Amino acid sequence: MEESIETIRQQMQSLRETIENHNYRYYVLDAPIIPDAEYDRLFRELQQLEQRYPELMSPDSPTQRVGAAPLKEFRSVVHRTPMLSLNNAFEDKEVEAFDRRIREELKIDDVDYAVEPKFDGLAVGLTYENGLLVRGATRGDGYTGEDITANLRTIKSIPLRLPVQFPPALLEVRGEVLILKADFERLNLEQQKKGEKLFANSRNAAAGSLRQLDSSITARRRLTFFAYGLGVHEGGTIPYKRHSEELAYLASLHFPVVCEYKVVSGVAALLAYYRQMAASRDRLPYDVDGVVYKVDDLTQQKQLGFVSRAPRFAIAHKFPAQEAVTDLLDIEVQVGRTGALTPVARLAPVFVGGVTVTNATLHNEDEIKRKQIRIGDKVIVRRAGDVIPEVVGIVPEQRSSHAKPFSMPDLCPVCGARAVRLPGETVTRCTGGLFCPAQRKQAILHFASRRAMDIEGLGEKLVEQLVDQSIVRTPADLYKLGLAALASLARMAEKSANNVLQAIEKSKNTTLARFIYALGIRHVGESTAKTLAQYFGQLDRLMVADAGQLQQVPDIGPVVALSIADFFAESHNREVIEQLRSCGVTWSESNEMAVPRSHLIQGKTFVLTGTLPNMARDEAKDRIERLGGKVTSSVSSKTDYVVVGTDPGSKYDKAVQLAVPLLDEAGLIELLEGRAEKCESKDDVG
Ligand SMILES: NC(=O)c1ccc[n+]([C@@H]2O[C@H](COP(=O)([O-])OP(=O)(O)OC[C@H]3O[C@@H](n4cnc5c(N)ncnc54)[C@H](O)[C@@H]3O)[C@@H](O)[C@H]2O)c1
Ligand SMILES: [Zn+2]
Repeated sequence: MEESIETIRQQMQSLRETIENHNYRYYVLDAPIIPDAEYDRLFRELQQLEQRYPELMSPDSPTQRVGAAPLKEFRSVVHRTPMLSLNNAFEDKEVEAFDRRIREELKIDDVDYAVEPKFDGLAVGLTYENGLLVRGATRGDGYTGEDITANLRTIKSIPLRLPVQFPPALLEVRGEVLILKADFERLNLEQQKKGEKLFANSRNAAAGSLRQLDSSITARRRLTFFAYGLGVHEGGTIPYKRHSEELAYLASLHFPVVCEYKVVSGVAALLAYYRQMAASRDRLPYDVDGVVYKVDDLTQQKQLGFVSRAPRFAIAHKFPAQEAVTDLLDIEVQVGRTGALTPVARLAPVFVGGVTVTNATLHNEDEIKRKQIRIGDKVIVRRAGDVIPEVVGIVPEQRSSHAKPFSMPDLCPVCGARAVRLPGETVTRCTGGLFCPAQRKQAILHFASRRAMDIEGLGEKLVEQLVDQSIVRTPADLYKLGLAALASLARMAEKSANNVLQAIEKSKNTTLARFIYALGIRHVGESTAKTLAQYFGQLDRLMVADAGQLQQVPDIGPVVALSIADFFAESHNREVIEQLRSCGVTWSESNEMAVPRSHLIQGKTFVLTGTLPNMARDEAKDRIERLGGKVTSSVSSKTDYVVVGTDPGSKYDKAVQLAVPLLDEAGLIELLEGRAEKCESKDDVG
């Protein structure tokens, strides 16, 4: 017995230290490392132990205190009346108990409650003397806060002077400073661009922005303020007897007050408000982590009073946590309909956002690197609203020595084709587009679509059935379909099955551009397909072109070139194309082939004179040089072209004199894009 009490004492001590450490990170550094739900769990565990073993209670326990002491860097402000915290309810029955206690204490049957959203920001007190804002402070430890007057003055929705002729001698307004969801997203984007630390959530972003020693930083962050109460009111008549009237009074003084508050009575109404707010939570412009119920009558509030760190007349009913901690058991790679490889976290089951979650997205390789995630880590999982659960980060303190780094596979885990990540893209993709089972439905639908092979009647439902029953695996299988198979499978009328077969038959006669587009090569849309068809004239030439040769094609940059080369490098894709041809898919080809862009420009000398209508001189120079041309400043007999804009100088006269060919902007663009002339196909391409 003796020993077990000792173990419990140690357990409580260790809990207190852990909680204090999290308090420090949350309240002082504005940078927590665990989700609120995890913190709340630890806090409750300690509270329960303290209730069971009151003899082990300690007056310096975090359960007896509010927040954390103010930072020395700020001047401190002593609050005239303390700024307390709120007790929490997580379950309906805790709300029922709250209401019961209040009715018993007040000895009445019906209590009016003001109900309002619980903002996830930080509390501040604003002191007005004779109507003038003289001081603004954080909550701090509830008794002493930090003087952040200069910072609070930068928040535009906070009145600097009360808009009334006879303001009270002293008024202390309490409310929450927060950052709207949209502003939070923007702030984190900017932080990311600047390579600075990202904020874990909007509360920390608001707190971190407000508790700056340099108020010009605060001024640059878009902070918002909502008033929800009064601390002190001296002088003049006091025009309210209820909390809800207090809110109306604050609004009349031009303080922002939420419109979502109301007055209700009875537990059922409290819970109904809770459900209604929970349902609209994702649509609100600010983050809320619950709702607050407050006894509306101020005399009754006084009668109920306070315990250690929170009032008795109010309670916060918290929403289900949207973040929780769990174990990352493994990382699996899934292949989507478009061939994108997505790393997915396999998790130890965890209750978050109202459901049990066992899988969460890790987005892509870069995100895993940025968040330093390893297999075996303790991870923070977030599930907000209907959004797919995601892993937002790790708990670095809890990394085990067995944690394994992850790397993206080189091959598609579904079909074994090469998986590549194009320059400038974050997503790794399977290159086996025509063959990969994961991409089948998408590939076949695209193949049959109107602007591709134009197979009428081959819609989503039919493709779904054909693929699910393994009748069609690749587009080539479409041309092997028989009437019996089609009619039986879809329970289709023979007539419509016949129509589909006819449409398939008809599609055999196509154009090279349509066929290229139908292959569904990433980055090859209809117009690129046309350009490729025109340029190469024959499919075989396109299929063997390497990325360098592809870049000679007008409008084709390095990324698109790589994507095309990767696609045709995949032998499974080539096999399917072969099958399609042997099934009778044909188009007319041309022996002509366009001149590679560089052949028109490479080694040629250009002189620019005058102003071109659209292209800046630097741009023209740059584009010529990228294709191997030279731009010089004076015209001689060695000059190949003089590009003439408006108000040309003496270079123009010289060109005319030496009979150097002249180009206008349009002519230059034709050269640059390789459209200037056609010649017989050369063997060096292909
Ligand atoms: N993740 C961590 O490491 C960590 C550490 C410490 C605290 N926390 C979080 O902070 C909470 C405790 O913080 P707390 O003591 O500030 O309590 P709290 O935030 O749960 O409740 C009190 C506060 O609610 C705010 N509030 C919002 N809307 C209000 C309204 N309409 N009326 C009145 N007050 C309103 C006020 O700022 C008030 O001070 C914990 O539950 C936990 O979620 C997290
Ligand atoms: Zn694949």
